[in-house]
Formats: sequence, structure tokens, C-alpha cells
Amino acid sequence: DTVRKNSPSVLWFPPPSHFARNLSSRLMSWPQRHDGDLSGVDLERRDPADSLEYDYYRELCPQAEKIIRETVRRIYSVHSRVAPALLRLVFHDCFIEGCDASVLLDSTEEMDAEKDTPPNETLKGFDVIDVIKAEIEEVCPGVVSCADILVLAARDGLLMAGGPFYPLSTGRRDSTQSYADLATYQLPSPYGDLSDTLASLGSRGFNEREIVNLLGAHSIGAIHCKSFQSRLYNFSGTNEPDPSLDVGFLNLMRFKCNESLLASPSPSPPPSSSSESSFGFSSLTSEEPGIVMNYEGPSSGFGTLYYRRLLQGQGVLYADQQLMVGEDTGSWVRAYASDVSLFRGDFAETMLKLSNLQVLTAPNGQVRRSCSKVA
Ligand code: HEM
Ligand SMILES: [Ca+2]
Repeated sequence: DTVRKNSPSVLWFPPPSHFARNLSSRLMSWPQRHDGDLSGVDLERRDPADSLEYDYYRELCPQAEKIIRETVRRIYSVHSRVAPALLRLVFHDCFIEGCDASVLLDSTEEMDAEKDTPPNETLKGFDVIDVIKAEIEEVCPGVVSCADILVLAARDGLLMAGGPFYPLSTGRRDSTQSYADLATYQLPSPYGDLSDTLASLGSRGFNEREIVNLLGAHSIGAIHCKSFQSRLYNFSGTNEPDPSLDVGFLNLMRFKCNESLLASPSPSPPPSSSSESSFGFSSLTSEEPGIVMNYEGPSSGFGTLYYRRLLQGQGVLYADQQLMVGEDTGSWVRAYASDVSLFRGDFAETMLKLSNLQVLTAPNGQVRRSCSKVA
């Protein structure tokens, strides 16, 4: 069973051979952050999230949270896709070595960055974080961490998209490293089956109810064809589509993904001078083909459509649809499909838990001046 779980088929692409040997020990070492000897340390009692503080910046930079909220609001009014972009960015940051902004770092000669790995290829919103950070640096230089900016901005974006609010404590610090190989091999695969997804998110302390709930994040945003392409024609080398897909939905997905091949190439957009003055957030305006999740429109809010679609065999990712095959996970899908306030209440809690995963707090880590570079 261990062999099957580590099999390359559930990864984003096949790992080099040294990886299979290291994967299980890496997963086992979670949630410890340090490689040093931790024997005798009671990790349960020393949760670094306990050293976060509500309104940590109230004296150091009282305007910080307001600047974040107002900037996200300004961008959201033009690009509502900022909300799903930031939500996914938080997940990909917090999942790899905790909520420490490691995902925001650029590659350097000495270090490959998480953002340049296959699972992160389609992440968006880095430019949004840069704009917020620049505004904050103008008023309180060197004080507010990128890790805090990211979780707060994602929370505010979610609220604007109709999602629930959750009160976030602050005081996270930024990493001095990016962990490209961990991102490559540990981020959950869209082709993972139920046991892969449960093992993956379970390794970060989420139970089945929380996992079904967290995946409700896929209520907003877009999933591009390359994330589900192999379900359409040649699923797992069978030369057949994924049998768990509803036939009408299969046809819609095929149509959406073929359409783009037929369409004539669009003229290249005019070069935009500064990212904000023109609202030219390039990461938020790409028009790649795919399925838009909240196709009832943003006014439908952040609700239970995702789960109702799973009940109809219309999960966009294989990993989404797999939630229906487990007895308990299937029950949670049904519960959330029929009770929007249950879903939203749980989602606020699971997002809070995600945003506090394995945080770095002083004296560890640093506060970066530019989110893409180690200070
Ligand atoms: C088994 C777990 C998960 C897998 C396999 C997965 C995989 C994916 C994939 C492949 C995409 C589409 C990327 C693209 O085509 O551009 C996506 C989009 C997205 N994911 Fe997940 N995801 C998982 C869990 C989560 C969680 C826990 C969250 C947040 C709490 C999340 C938030 C999002 C959002 C908001 C989008 C849309 C992004 C956008 O429109 O810019 N995902 N996910
Ligand atoms: Ca991280």
C-alpha cells in the first residue's frame, strides 16, 4: 500500500528515483520544522500559532490591515478573479513548510523556487501581493510580513467573493528559503484518488470532514483544461474517458477545451506600463481555456454548488469527484450540498486552521522588504 501511495501516477509528474526513498520520511517528519533533534520536545504543546496575536500590528503599523483590505477591494472591483487566485496561493504556501510566504520567493542561482515547479505553474496573484506590499512598505517599512499579507488578503478576497469571514491573528514571519522539491512532490495531485487526497491533506492535520470542506474552495475560480485533460479521452491509459464523469458534463468539458484549439489566436494585449495604474494584473487577465467554477456568477456567492455538482458526477478534477467514493466523505458532500450554513461555518474554521499551519514567529524567519526576495 505504501508503494502505491508513493507511486508516481499520483504526482504531478514522475519523480527522480531518489525521491521515492525520501518521501515517506519527509511526510513523517511533519509538522516539525527543524532538522535538529527534537526528541523530548512536546510539539503538541508548542504550537507556534499560539504565539500569533490578534491585531499584532496595532502599534507597529495600525493601517496595515486596512491597506490590505482596501487594495484587495480595489482590485476585486475590476478583477474578481483575485479572490480565487489568492485563496489558492494561501493553500500552496501553507501546505509547504507552513504559512511563511515561501511560495512567493523567486528562483535565484542558489535556490530553485516553489513558484517554478509544475504544481505551481498556474498560480496567480503574485503581482497582487507585490502591489499590497509596496503600499504597506511606504507607510511602515520592514514591519509587516509577506506571510501575514498573504493570509489577510486571501481572507478579504474570499469575503468579497461572498465567502465567510474568519478572524486572523498575525505576527507570522517570512521564510528565508523556498522549497521547490517539497512543492513538487507534496502538493496534492488533481489525479489523486481518495486515499491519496486523504493521506496528503491528512498529513497536515486535516480530518475527512475538514478535507471535504476545504475542497469546497473549488467553488470559485477556474480550472484549466490541462488540469483535467486526461479525463476526457484517455483516462489512466484506457483510451476511454473517465467513467466517473457525467456524460453531459464530459461533452461540455470536451467542447470547452476543443473550442480553444479552433479559435484564432487572439491579438497580443497592449503592453501595460505599471501594473496597477492600468489595472493590468497580467496574472489575472489570462484567457486560458477551462471550466469556470462559479458559473452561476459571483452573485451566487460562495456556496454549495461545488457539492451539488459532485452529486451529479460533475466534479472537474478527478480528485474532486473522488470525494464521492468514500462512505464518510460522500456523507459530508451530501451534508454540505444541502446545508449552506454548515458549509460556510466549517469553511471559516478550516481556513483559519490552514492559515495557522506551522507558522514562523519571531525570533525565527524575517520580514522581507520585497516578497519575492530574501531580505
Ligand atoms: C486535493 C486537493 C487539491 C487539489 C488536487 C487541487 C488542485 C487544483 C488544480 C489542479 C487547480 C486548477 C489549476 C488550473 O488549472 O489553473 C485548482 C484550482 C484552485 N484551487 Fe485547488 N486543489 C486542491 C485543494 C485546494 C484547497 C484546499 C484550496 C483552498 C483552500 C484550493 C483552492 C483552489 C482555488 C481557489 C482554485 C482556483 C484558482 C484560480 O481560479 O485562480 N484548492 N486546484
Ligand atoms: Ca510555505
